[in-house]
Order: sequence, then structure tokens, then C-alpha cells
Amino acid sequence: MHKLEILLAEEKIQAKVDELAGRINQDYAEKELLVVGILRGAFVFMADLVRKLDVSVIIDFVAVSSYGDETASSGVVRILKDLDETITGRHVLLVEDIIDTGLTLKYLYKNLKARRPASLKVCTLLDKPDRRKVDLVPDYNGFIIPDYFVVGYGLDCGQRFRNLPGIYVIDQGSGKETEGEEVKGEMIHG
Ligand SMILES: O=P(O)(O)OC[C@H]1O[C@H](OP(=O)(O)OP(=O)(O)O)[C@H](O)[C@@H]1O
Ligand code: HPA
Repeated sequence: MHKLEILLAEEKIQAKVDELAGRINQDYAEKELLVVGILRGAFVFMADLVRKLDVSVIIDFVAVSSYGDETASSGVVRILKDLDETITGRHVLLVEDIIDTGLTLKYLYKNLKARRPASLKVCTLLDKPDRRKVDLVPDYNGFIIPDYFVVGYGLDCGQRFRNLPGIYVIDQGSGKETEGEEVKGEMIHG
């Protein structure tokens, strides 16, 4: 059992998704955008984001294996499900739920860049820069958060909690499951 403390309420997340979508709509006006979600965590954010885009949108997904201790140092990430679309000459937006060490995105960015898209940008809802192991700055960034392990809105702990509409800090060692109202930590908006 886990204790959950609210970090970002549903309304706050939705307002941020609106804001990010507004910027993307402006930046890609008159263009067609291939939005690529990184499974599984990005599925909720991506579903909300694309419904607020009014540019021409095509969606695709990529699934990667999470690196273990062995690969963490090398940054090698295995692609479990590659894109169905060809991206050469197209405008691609990679969508993540969270950037932590940055290893997943760094690898994917390099891999996709080699396929020569017309442009390649990164959009993340959450960014934990304190944990970064590689140099990576997202083009669109929802919230910069402290080094908490968070769940909800697509993010999991042991595959659970992805369905929660808000984002919570999880206490992985506690005995009781609650959903407190306290906002933990100072939020810095990206
Ligand atoms: O910046 P990093 O340290 O690479 O961490 C970020 C990645 O970790 C999580 O995925 P995870 O591997 O847990 O898989 P999931 O998306 O299926 O939850 C998250 O969704 C990112 O893809
Ligand atoms: O805080 C997190 N929560 C869930 N998955 C994650 N993957 C990297 N960081 C996190």
C-alpha cells in the first residue's frame, strides 16, 4: 500500500496542456505535425494534447525498454515497438510524460534524428532536471518538479496509478493509501 500526496491537480494539468497546445498550434501553423508518443507513460498526456491541437496531426507511438543498471551508464535503450510512420522530411514532435535522467529521450532523439525528419522537437509534461545524466532541454516543458517519484496521469509505480487524473508524489514505503490535498514542494513552471 502507498501513500499519495497531490502534487498537481487535474485542473492545473489541463490548464498547462492548453497552454502547451497553444504554443504548438502557433509554431506549426500551416504545417502537418507527426506527434510521436513514448509508451506507455505518455499516452494520457498525448491524448489530451492532440485533442487541443488545431494543426493537421498524425499520431504514432514508439515503445522502449527501460534501461537497467547495466545500460544506465551507456544510455542504450532498446526499441520494443518502432514507429509505423516514415519520418523523413516530416515535422516530428516527441511527446513524453516525464524527463528524469534524460537517457530515454536522448537515445530516441538521436535515433529519430538519423532518419532525417524536417524538424524534431520534444514536448514533456514534467521535467526533473535534478536527476539529469545527459544534456537535454525540452522545447516544450509543462512543469519543472523536484526529485520526487510521481504517479498518475500516465505515470506508474509498478504499472499502477496511471489512470489517476492528477499527479501525486508517492511514498513507496508507507502502509496506508490516502489521497491528501497538500501541495508538496515549490512548483516552478516551465
Ligand atoms: O529520463 P529517463 O530517466 O529516461 O526516464 C523517463 C522515462 O521513464 C519513464 O518510462 P518507463 O521506462 O518507466 O516506462 P513507462 O513509460 O512504460 O512507464 C517515463 O515514461 C520516461 O519514458
Ligand atoms: O517520477 C517518476 N514516476 C514514474 N515513472 C518515472 N520514470 C522516471 N521518473 C518517474
